[in-house]
Amino acid sequence: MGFDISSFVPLVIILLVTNFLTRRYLNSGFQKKMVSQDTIKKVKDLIAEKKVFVASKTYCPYCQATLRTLFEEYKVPKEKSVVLQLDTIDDGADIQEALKEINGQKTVPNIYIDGKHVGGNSDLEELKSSGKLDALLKDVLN
Ligand SMILES: N[C@@H](CCC(=O)N[C@@H](CS)C(=O)NCC(=O)O)C(=O)O
Repeated sequence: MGFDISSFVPLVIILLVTNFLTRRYLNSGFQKKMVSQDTIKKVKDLIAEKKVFVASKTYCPYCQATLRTLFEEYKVPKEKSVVLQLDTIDDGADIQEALKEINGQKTVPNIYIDGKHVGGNSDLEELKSSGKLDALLKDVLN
C-alpha cells in the first residue's frame, strides 16, 4: 500500500475538464456587459433632447450615408440634432450597449426621429424611398 500517483489521474482530468467547461460556458453568461441605469437614462435623455438622434461611428460608411441623407439632402439643421460619434468618445461603447438594451439594435447608425426608433441606414433609406421621411422631418425643415 504505497502512494500511487496514477490513482489521481482521473481526478485531475475531471478537475481540468470542469474548469474548462466553467470558463467556457458559465463565464460567457456572467461576462455579459452590464449597462448602468445611469447610462441608459443618459441615452434616453439624449434621444429625447432633439428632433433627430444618430449614434454613429466616424469610419462607418452606413453612418456617413445617413448623415449625408439627413444633413445634406434633407438639410436637417445641426442644432436640431444630436449626433454621437461613438468611436471618438470615452463612453461610446457603453452608449452602444445601452442602445442595444433600449431598442435591440447592435449596429450603427442607430437613428431616432421625434424620439421614435427608426433603425439603421437601410431603414432610413426605406423611409426615404417610400416618401415617409419627408413627413417625419416636416416640422424641422420649415
Ligand atoms: N444594415 C445596417 C448595417 C450597419 C452596420 O453594419 N454597421 C456596422 C459599422 S459600418 C456596425 O455597426 N458594426 C458593429 C459595430 O461597429 O459595433 C444599416 O443599414 O444601418
